Amino acid sequence: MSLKLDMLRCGQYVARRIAVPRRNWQSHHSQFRMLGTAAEKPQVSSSSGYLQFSFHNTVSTGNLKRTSLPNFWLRDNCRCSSCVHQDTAQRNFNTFEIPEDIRPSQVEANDKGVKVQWSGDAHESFYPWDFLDFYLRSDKRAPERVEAEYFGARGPQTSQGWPPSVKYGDFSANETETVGRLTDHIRRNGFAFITEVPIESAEPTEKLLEKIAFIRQTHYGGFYDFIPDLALADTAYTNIALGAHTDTTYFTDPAGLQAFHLLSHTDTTSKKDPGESLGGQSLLVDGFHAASILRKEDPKAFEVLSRVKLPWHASGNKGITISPDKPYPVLEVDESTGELHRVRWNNDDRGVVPFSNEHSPEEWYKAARKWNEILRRESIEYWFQLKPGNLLVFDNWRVLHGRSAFTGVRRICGGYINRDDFISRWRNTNYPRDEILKRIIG
Ligand SMILES: C[N+](C)(C)CCCC[C@H](N)C(=O)O
Ligand SMILES: O=C(O)CCC(=O)C(=O)O
Ligand SMILES: [Fe+2]
Repeated sequence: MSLKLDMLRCGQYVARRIAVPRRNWQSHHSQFRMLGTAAEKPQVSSSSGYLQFSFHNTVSTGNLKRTSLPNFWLRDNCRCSSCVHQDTAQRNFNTFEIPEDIRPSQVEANDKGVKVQWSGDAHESFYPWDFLDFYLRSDKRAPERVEAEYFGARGPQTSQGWPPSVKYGDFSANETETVGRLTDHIRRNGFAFITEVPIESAEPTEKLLEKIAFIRQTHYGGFYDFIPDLALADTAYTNIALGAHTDTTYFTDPAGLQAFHLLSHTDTTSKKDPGESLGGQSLLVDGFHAASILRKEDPKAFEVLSRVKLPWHASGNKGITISPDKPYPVLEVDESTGELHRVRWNNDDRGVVPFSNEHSPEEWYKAARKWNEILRRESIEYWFQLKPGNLLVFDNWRVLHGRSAFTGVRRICGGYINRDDFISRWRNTNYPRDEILKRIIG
C-alpha cells in the first residue's frame, strides 16, 4: 500500500510512504523530494537503533552535528496528545516501559515533518522538521539571548528613557503588556521603577509586586515594611550607611528580585534646617558592568573571585542561623557559556575565607580589594534619592544596592521575588508560549 501526496507546483513536496513489511523495514526509504527551489529535505530511513537522515544537497549539510537520531530518544520525545498530559503538559507515559530496542515499523516524511509508526506498541509519533533539523545541527536548546545594557553613574533622572520605568496607571490599562515592559527593563537594564504608585498605604505596592509574581517568604517575613528600629537583627533596620551589596547571599537560591518603595522620611528630632537632606540616598551598582571591568583590568582577580567558594550567613536573629547548601564564589560564571551568571556580594554577611591549594586567602583578599575598588568608582556608582511614589525593582543576582547614612524615621516597603518566578513571568509577557516551551523543554 503506498500513498502519494499531490504533486503540486514549485515549493511543494512529493512524499511517498510505502508500508514496509516488518522483515525488510531496515532498507525502507521514504523519498522526500521538494519540487522547485527550496533546498532538498533529507531522505529518512531507519537503521539499527536510529532514524537516519541523508542529505544530498551539500549546502544543507554545512553545520550538521549528526545525521541520525536514536529511536529511543525520539520515542521518549513524542509530544502527541497521549504522551503529553493535556492538562498539565507533563510527560504522560513511563519512559522505562518503552522497549529499549524500539524501532519504527513505518516512517513517512511529509512537508511538515516525519511520522513514525513504532513497532511493539504500534504507537504513532510525529516530529516536525524544525525539531529534527534542530537536533541534527545542535546538542541542546539555549536560553534567550539577552544583551545586558550596563549602567553606571548617571546624571539627572529626568533624561529621556532614564531611569527605565513604567507608570502605575499603565497596569490597569494593560497589565500583561505593562508587566512585560517592566520585567524586560529589569532583564536588560538590571532595574526599573514603577512611578506614580499610591503612598497612602503600603497596600498598592504589595499588590504591584504580586503582579510580577508571589512575594517570597523569608525570616524577615514576606512583604516588608520597615523603619530603623532594629525590629529584626540586621543593619538594614538601622540608619547606618550600607555599602553596595546583593541581598540574601546566605540563601542557596538568592532572591531574584528585590524592591524598595520609600513611603516617608521624617525627622522631628534633628536640629537640621528644613529642606536640609536627612541622608538616606540610595545606591545601585551594576555588578555585571563592574565584573566586566574587573575581567578586563585584572583577569586573575576575576578568576580568583569566580573560583574561591566562600561561606555566607544570616545569624543575627535568635534561633536563626541560615547558610547556603554549600560555599559559593562571589562571581558565578556559567561554565557552558563562560558568561557571568550571578553576583553574590555582601561583605558583612560573608564568612571566613578558606585556605585552599588553588588560591590562598591573601590572593582572595587581593582580588576582593580590586573588586571593592571598582564597585566604589564614581563612574560606577549610581546615586539617587528614592521618592515616595516611585517603586524600585531590581535584579538581585546582578545589581548591588546600598544607601548613605540618615537621620530620622525612614520608612521603606518592598519584597523579594524568586528568580525562577521572575524569569517565568518575563518570558510569558515577552515571548510566545510555543517559543518558551521549546527553550525550557528542549
Ligand atoms: C529589609 N529587608 C528584608 C529588605 C532586608 C533585610 C536584611 C537583608 C540582609 N542584610 C541581606 O543582605 O540579605
Ligand atoms: O535602606 C535601604 O535603602 C536598603 C537597605 C538594604 O540594604 C536592604 O533592606 O536590603
Ligand atoms: Fe540590602
